Amino acid sequence: MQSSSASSSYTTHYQLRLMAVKDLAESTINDNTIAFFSKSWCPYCKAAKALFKEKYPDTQIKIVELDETEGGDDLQSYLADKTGQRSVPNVFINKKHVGGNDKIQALQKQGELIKLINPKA
Ligand SMILES: N[C@@H](CCC(=O)N[C@@H](CS)C(=O)NCC(=O)O)C(=O)O
Repeated sequence: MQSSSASSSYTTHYQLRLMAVKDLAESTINDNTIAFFSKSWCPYCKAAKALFKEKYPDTQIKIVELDETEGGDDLQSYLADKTGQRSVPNVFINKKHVGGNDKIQALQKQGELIKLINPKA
């Protein structure tokens, strides 16, 4: 809570942390074909990981285990604000937010997942 109405020109540790979280999330999304935000114990994450491994073994994927990453809770909150989705897995393909395991499995069944992974095919 600020004690005066004038806004401070100082950048707080809290603001710096949020900036770092945003940078990490956005660079993960922008620099990888599949950006897969996960938790190591999550069964839905395991199911979606298995699908990508089985069906798209040659597609580059970056998996971030939020429960094993410093600031993982903040990352999860950032993703929730950005996408409206708080649950994991939270998957982006070619920078586009796709969703969780249910969505990934459904897109695969419909033959639509390949189009997101390889739009030129
Ligand atoms: N319908 C979702 C279910 C995902 C889900 O329930 N994930 C759990 C972990 S297994 C979750 O995110 N819980 C909240 C949390 O861990 O913060 C999907 O298909 O991805």
